[in-house]
Amino acid sequence: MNTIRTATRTTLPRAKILQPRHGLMYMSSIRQHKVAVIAGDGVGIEVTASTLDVLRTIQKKVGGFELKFDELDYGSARYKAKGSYAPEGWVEDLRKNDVIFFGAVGDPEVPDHISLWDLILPMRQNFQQYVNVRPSKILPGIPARITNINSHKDLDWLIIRENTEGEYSGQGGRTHKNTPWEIATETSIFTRKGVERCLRFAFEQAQKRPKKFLTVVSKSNAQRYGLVLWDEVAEIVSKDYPDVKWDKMLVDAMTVRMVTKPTSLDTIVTTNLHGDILSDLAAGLSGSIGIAHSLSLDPTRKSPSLFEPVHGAAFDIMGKNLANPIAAIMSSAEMLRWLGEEKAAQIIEKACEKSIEKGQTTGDLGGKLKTTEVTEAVIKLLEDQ
Ligand SMILES: NC(=O)c1ccc[n+]([C@@H]2O[C@H](COP(=O)([O-])OP(=O)(O)OC[C@H]3O[C@@H](n4cnc5c(N)ncnc54)[C@H](O)[C@@H]3O)[C@@H](O)[C@H]2O)c1
Ligand SMILES: O=C(O)C[C@@H](O)C(=O)O
Ligand SMILES: [K+]
Ligand SMILES: [Mn+2]
Repeated sequence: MNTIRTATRTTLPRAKILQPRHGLMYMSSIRQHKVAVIAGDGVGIEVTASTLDVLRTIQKKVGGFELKFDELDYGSARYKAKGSYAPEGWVEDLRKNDVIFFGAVGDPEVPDHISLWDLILPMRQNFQQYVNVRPSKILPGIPARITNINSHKDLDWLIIRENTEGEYSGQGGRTHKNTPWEIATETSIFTRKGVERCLRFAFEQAQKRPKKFLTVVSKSNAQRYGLVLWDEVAEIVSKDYPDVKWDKMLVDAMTVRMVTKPTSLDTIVTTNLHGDILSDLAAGLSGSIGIAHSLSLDPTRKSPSLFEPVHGAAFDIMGKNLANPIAAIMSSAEMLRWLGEEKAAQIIEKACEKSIEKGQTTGDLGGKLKTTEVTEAVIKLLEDQ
């Protein structure tokens, strides 16, 4: 079986040669990173504004790098006004960036499947962002959700969700529409290459964590082709990682284990749809969807990777300055880490953690602060470091 190599180590971008007005050539010591910013819809707009404030502050504080933001109007407002979520050729245009920061997509006046398939899913697929990494940890200061889970010692997981195929392949259709004999198909596709590259990434991540333990989640009792392939490939890939202990779970039983035996889990890998659901469960157990961050990575670095909060447009709180900006801000810290700006990433993460520890939080975490107030608190805490 062919193996797929992944380059997961951070490679620092090289200093670029600039041409100053005087005509002299010199090497800039400032590392420049091109960041496409798609705030999108709903609370995505609010938490992206917070994130940009934080990024502008950290860039000044740490120095040595410059983020070149390209703020794009892609989203449902554009769709409602102009008929498309983004201009023609947008995917190829985005490719010119080093990374993409994304807020959220979704609008009460647009069917959810249109907004998702016109904006976020094409990026995950076209840029071969084949893993969606969703860390979940209970941070100090977070109120316990259930009695047996109340500190990071009880819950510190890394969920890896396949991000380009499976149940989200996008194949299917409807015929005899709106008749009693209507047929709708929604075909899941699992390729050996797609499954292997995701599992290999997961074993590599598990290997880097202290517990070196991976749980492979599928549903290979009922789904007897694609998910049996998933389990078989896991067996094969595991041979290359003899120091990683691993086990297998069916996804239904996995939900019970997450709630009742959270310490028995560490790194988790699963298919696209199951990963979507389990990561929301993990967000709930670890405090709030408002602090759940994510990385959609092309580990080969051939295409830009994308960083976004796990949550969506949050119709019930959008436009009210109530959304927790921490998930978005933590996503941007991971973005900086991916770009090689480790120091800046750590300062942001520490500031976010401190704000939670001090109870400077939005309503989802029991606090009374507005989105902009949490943002100001985080900025103050990072300036003080
Ligand atoms: N990647 C994405 O952009 C993404 C992710 C999820 C959902 N969506 C879309 O968003 C729309 C709404 O979806 P949904 O309601 O299922 O999920 P959602 O994540 O938007 O909201 C679910 C619940 O979580 C709360 N919530 C979300 N973000 C929060 C934050 N930052 N702070 C505090 N509370 C927060 C909301 O108020 C709501 O009660 C749909 O169109 C959906 O397709 C997009
Ligand atoms: O991937 C999805 O299903 C959209 C959204 O729910 C997400 O988790 O990003
Ligand atoms: K999002
Ligand atoms: Mn989701």
